Amino acid sequence: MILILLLLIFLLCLIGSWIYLLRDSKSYNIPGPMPLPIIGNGNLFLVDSSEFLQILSNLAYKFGDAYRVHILHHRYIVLSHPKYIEEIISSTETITKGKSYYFLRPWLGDGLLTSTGQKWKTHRKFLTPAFHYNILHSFLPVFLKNEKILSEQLKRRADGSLIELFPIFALAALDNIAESIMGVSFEAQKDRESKYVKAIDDDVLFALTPYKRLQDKALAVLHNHTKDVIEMRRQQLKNTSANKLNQNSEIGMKNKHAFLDLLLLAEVEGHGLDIESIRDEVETFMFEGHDTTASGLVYGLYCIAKHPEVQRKILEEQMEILGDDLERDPTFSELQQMKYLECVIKESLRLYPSVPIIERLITRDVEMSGMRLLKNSSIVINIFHMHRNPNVFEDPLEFRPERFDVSSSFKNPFSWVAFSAGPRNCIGQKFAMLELKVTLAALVRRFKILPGKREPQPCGDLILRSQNGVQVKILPRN
Ligand code: HEM
Repeated sequence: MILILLLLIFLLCLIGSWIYLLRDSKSYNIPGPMPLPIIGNGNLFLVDSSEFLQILSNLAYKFGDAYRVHILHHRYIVLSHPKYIEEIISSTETITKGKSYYFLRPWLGDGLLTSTGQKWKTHRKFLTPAFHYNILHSFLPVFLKNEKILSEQLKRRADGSLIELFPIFALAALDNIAESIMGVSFEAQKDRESKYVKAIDDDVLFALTPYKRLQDKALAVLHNHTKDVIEMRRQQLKNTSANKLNQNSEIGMKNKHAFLDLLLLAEVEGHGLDIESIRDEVETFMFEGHDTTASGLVYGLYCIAKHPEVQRKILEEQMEILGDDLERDPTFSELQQMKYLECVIKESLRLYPSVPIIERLITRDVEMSGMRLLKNSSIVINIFHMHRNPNVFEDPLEFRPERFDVSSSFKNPFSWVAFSAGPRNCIGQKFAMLELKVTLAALVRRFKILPGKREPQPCGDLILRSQNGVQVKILPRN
């Protein structure tokens, strides 16, 4: 009897859930697959995470550049055309960050990436000057130093054998960001066994998985390290006036313009930032500025390896700008002149955007870009698919840096959104572009970059990686 009753209740739940989902999916003017009771379209995503991007693309081929899916009872609208994303991405009124960002909170707290509302507005306004051209200048020596360590390591492997890029470039990017943001040198490229490097590189990514204990351990290492650095610097700033800071002090703080100094010396609305807010911002910039640039560097080098004519043009531009002495470091203004290299980086970020998807949450019922969007719907902007969408780019799978040439017809700023767009775009994009230029230009000047054996299979949700690695071969140029 009880069994029959339970069965009946279960059946009623199934029917109730199905009616809800069918009604909900019809309340939009957006197509999508038919949801199943309880799970919605969750069955479509019961795959290895490496297949996630492919599944999103397959759905776009079937349902178009704006489609709807339900995961359990939650609705997602997935967009991959500028005509849909422009209005949404430009608004701060009716949208906020999506639910997936909550998973980052244990690590990043309420930093710029995850915060919303007034807190985000105040911090964004206050942090923007830290990435002004004048400040970027002061990061150049850091990038040049770390590029030389990277080149030295690659030189030992410049014999035409296969090189797996992600592990090597992740450390170079970590050294760059740590020294620029915190003003401390990690020397991760030289000490890859350090506790911090291991925590940031492997374990903390479990933040998105159920390996809670491992995650807690990694977060404790990261948070303690960040706290120690902040405390050391706070004491130092207390004892010294900012303009007298010794650039080579005994605690290894080298860069007086380090982002951390700005936070410590700040007065936000008349009050200094509390230690938690400072830590959240430092962790946020460490996270956003590390894996993203590593992915950009890796795929950038891969594209250069695969297209010898592009590599030749980069080298020609280097010779034009630097003259005969290709061994010397470029100046800041010479880096700004490397326009062809910039087009190559943009084209590589088009095909391989470091951040493949971003998410927003609709905060009230609205009509936007011709779509009826209900409160609490998640909007997924599928950057990866949009950048490869034939409705947006001609011959989208061809690598053509010239698309970004000033003289080209490419005009819609919302079709290339590797750094996102609108008020919540990437605050570090000039920083990233400088780092990518310094590193890739130096590698092309020093080495012939040749393709590896296999095509990478891009995958990832937060940051673009490759399921089967990304490999190149290198030979000395001379
Ligand atoms: C190739 C390198 C990079 C790419 C492709 C990239 C891309 C992006 C994208 C797409 C977003 C929007 C994220 C979202 O809305 O969910 C973003 C936001 C952000 N990025 Fe980057 N990024 C890069 C490098 C950097 C660097 C080097 C830094 C710091 C030095 C940085 C700091 C940030 C921060 C703090 C945000 C949040 C901004 C806000 O919400 O106001 N990024 N980035």
